[in-house]
Amino acid sequence: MLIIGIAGGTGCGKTTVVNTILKELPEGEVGVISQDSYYKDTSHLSFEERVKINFDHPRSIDFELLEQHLIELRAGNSINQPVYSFVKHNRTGDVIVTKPRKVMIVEGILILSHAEIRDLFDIKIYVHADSDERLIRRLRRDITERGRDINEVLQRYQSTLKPMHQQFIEPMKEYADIIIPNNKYNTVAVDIVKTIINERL
Ligand SMILES: Nc1ncnc2c1ncn2[C@@H]1O[C@H](COP(=O)(O)OP(=O)(O)O)[C@@H](O)[C@H]1O
Ligand SMILES: Nc1ccn([C@@H]2O[C@H](COP(=O)(O)O)[C@@H](O)[C@H]2O)c(=O)n1
Repeated sequence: MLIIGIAGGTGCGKTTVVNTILKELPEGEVGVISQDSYYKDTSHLSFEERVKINFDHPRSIDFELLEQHLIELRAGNSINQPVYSFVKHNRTGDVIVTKPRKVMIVEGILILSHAEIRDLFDIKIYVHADSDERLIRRLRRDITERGRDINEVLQRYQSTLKPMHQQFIEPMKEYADIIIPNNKYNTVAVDIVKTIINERL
């Protein structure tokens, strides 16, 4: 199994890169794990308390479960990937049964910040887009897809997202084998990653 980690700040285009890669590869050969599925269960908190969580700090992620799931997949076993709701700020209680594939892609803002998980990746990719570009994309996406308004996105950006990005995400570029510049759609870089995956398949 080839495990590829794709990191980068919110809105840099990780999900879009992953979907572009998947589109042209044989169905069933590549599996995807999203770090977002591993936000900690916060059912013990009220909605008002959950809204206040710093979702850009590593402690908001259940890295133990993510690591355990990657080890299971590598051993050839299926896992139950939790489903997360950005509207409820919590896990939904549903799971996606995720089977081991020849190539597994793990994507998320903080996946390179955890040493044990980082060591599980055969290839580490960092997707870069400038912070103003990422903020514009995030505003559009969170308002249309994640049930947010402009004040929520800007308030979160200033209070937690930007400082956490500078502290925990941007420095992880150091560990990347490949950095994809993604201020514009970067078809060349995505094609290179697809070629690497195709070779393995
Ligand atoms: N290269 C790009 N140029 C313009 N918009 C992009 C680009 N890549 C992604 N987007 C858009 O930006 C938003 C955030 O992208 P997404 O892939 O969800 O980022 P991430 O998963 O890194 O948070 C989406 O609405 C997506 O369509
Ligand atoms: N309940 C939540 C959980 C997370 N976020 C934000 O999601 C971002 C990470 O996801 P991407 O798809 O953008 O990589 C992260 O920056 C969190 O702030 C949220 O808004 N609400």
